[in-house]
Amino acid sequence: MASNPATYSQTSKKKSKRKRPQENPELQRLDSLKWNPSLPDDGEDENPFSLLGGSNELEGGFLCLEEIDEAEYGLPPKPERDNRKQKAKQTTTLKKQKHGNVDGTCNDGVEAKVEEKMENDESVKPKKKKKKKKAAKENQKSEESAVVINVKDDVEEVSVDEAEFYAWSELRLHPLLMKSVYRLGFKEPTPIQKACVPAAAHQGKDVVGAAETGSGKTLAFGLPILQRLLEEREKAGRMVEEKGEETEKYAPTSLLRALIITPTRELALQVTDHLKAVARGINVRVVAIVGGILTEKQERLLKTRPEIIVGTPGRLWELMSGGEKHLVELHSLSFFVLDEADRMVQNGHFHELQSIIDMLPMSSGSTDNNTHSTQNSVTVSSLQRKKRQTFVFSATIALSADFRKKLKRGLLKIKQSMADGLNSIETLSERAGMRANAAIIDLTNALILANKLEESFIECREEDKDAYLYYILTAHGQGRTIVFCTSIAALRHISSLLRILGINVWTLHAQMQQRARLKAMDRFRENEHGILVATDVAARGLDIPGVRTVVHYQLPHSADVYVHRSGRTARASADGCSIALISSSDTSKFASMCKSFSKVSFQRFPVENSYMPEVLKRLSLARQIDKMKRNDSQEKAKKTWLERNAESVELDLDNTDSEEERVSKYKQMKVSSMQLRKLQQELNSLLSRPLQSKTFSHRYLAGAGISPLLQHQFEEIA
Ligand SMILES: Nc1ncnc2c1ncn2[C@@H]1O[C@H](COP(=O)(O)OP(=O)(O)OP(=O)(O)O)[C@@H](O)[C@H]1O
Repeated sequence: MASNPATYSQTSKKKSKRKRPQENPELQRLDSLKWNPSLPDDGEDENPFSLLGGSNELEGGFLCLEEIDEAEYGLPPKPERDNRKQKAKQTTTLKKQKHGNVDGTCNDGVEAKVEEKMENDESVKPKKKKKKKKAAKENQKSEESAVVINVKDDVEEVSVDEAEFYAWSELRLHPLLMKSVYRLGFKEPTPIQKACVPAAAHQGKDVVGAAETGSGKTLAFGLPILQRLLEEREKAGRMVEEKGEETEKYAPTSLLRALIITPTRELALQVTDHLKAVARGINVRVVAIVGGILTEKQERLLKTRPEIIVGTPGRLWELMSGGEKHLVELHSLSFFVLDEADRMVQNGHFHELQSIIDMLPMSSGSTDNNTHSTQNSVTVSSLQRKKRQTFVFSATIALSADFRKKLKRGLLKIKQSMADGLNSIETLSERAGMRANAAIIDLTNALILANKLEESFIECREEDKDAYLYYILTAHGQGRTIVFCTSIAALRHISSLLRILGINVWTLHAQMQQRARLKAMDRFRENEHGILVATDVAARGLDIPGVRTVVHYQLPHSADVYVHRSGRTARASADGCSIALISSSDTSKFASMCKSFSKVSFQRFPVENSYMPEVLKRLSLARQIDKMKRNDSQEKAKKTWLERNAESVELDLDNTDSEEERVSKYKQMKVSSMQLRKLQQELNSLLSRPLQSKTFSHRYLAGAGISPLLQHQFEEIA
């Protein structure tokens, strides 16, 4: 049953040529187990990932970025490299305001004070230093007053060394955004942020962005949004000074400026939190509008007229179609963002998204129409009338080569007579108003998965999956773990077994009440060795630090879901490991997935066989207990159902059992409850001892060629 530790190396795919399964020993083996002839052999077109471009494709990566023309945005010149050393010793002291508004909106203030410390400048006298500090403080103040920023007094201090953040200077973010970056401690922009900020914030382009999971895509679209809002305010401040006109005319603060749509509620809440964290001190309100939360509460939040709304299509459309004022005044919308865009077009269940997109002013960018299309009386300034930007992001964006070409050649036009239905990312983007010169930033590599993700699999019988799962969680379960199931029934089955086995797990699936969903997420976040058993509702976007292991208890239906699930670990350059439990019925699906990723190596998870007899013993007891408990609760449910129904039709339930039958039933109950107690005692006694192996050998593992992460994890088990 158990497999020996082994490494299966697959020769890496050279450039864009994928290895055929017959050239690959591991795939060949899987194929021979159950190869499905109907699967495309090497069919690039039918392969779910064949369209993902990656770094090997001509139009992928930074190559696809077009030249940046910043003249029209009146941006400051790039920082000179010569100043680098001098800047290297600049220290910024941030004064952070204590946060947390009751309504969850963000309007806190941040004041920054710059202290300049010149390198090796010991001769600088304290008095001089003080003067400099004062001057810097004054500069800062005047800069902030121009931007019309609320500065509050209730602040705490945090010191940062600006030199450590030098890599950001090229992006020329607004000083207030830089302060947020310092506060968050992000030393350098991630590649997707580096690529998107110039195109989106400085060139004003639409962006189609693809990058690995956990690579910082949220800020890749979030920073350009905040940058533009700040620039507009700054400009408005200048206009006020020059012409004495009202700020509101140039940078109104109470209109909807950015609408960000995500496929799941949890993701919407997370994106909101992330943007709020950056928007602290900028006086930009970010609000989440999602299902499962009282509509009245969300209507109250909308009354605060947030500039940025992050939401799920269902609730957004519910409020929009009900005429919610802040949501239908879309003439001022400057950003429309689809996060996890490829999910939006799957299964065709995002009708609401289609309706929302249809509400967007058709002539995105044709300014005249926009002002007349709503009843809003506020004059839309020239600043706002800049074209609406559309951002479409995902780690697995299945862009067709044709769509890319169209975008590149500028052939993309908004089609008025488009066929109904948003069944492709192309249609979706076009319909949302994506413009012809959009920047396509595809940083997905040939492997698609995060660099530091260690992937492995355990081949086993379907009925042994529980045993391997228990083994992984008990012997290997350091850090947080997410166990993914495809069905809710499987989720219920394993969570019940694991609880009986004394493992505390939280569950997350779409049939749970929203409150319970959020609670489960909170509890999981709080526990550094927490275990979450989830369906694919948790597969996309969730960013929980310290998730070290992802287990695919059941394989997902498609390769992209596998990528997103696995992407809950190894985020933001951290280590992580993904383990797929593969039964014979999974092999053809697994083989086709492996084929989708041109993998350098795919290894067996090193199972130590000597643990398994003990694992099976515990599991057998747990299964018996589970079965008895289920029978018992089914019995009770049946009884209460009968009683309830009898009561509703005012019937007295006669106890028709004879005396003999009643005695026998009572005896049965007593026996089974004694059995249950005995099984429980037996299990408890086993559980009171740690799972042990007597035959563990370091030498054996070291020779198996497993990766350092797995080696380390296995040593921990020992
Ligand atoms: N420049 C940065 N430096 C370090 N960490 C960053 C940086 N930008 C974002 N992060 C952090 O990286 C993590 C992942 O970011 P994010 O959730 O935006 O990834 P993502 O690419 O959207 O992932 P997914 O595809 O799974 O949705 C977050 O915890 C975020 O705070």
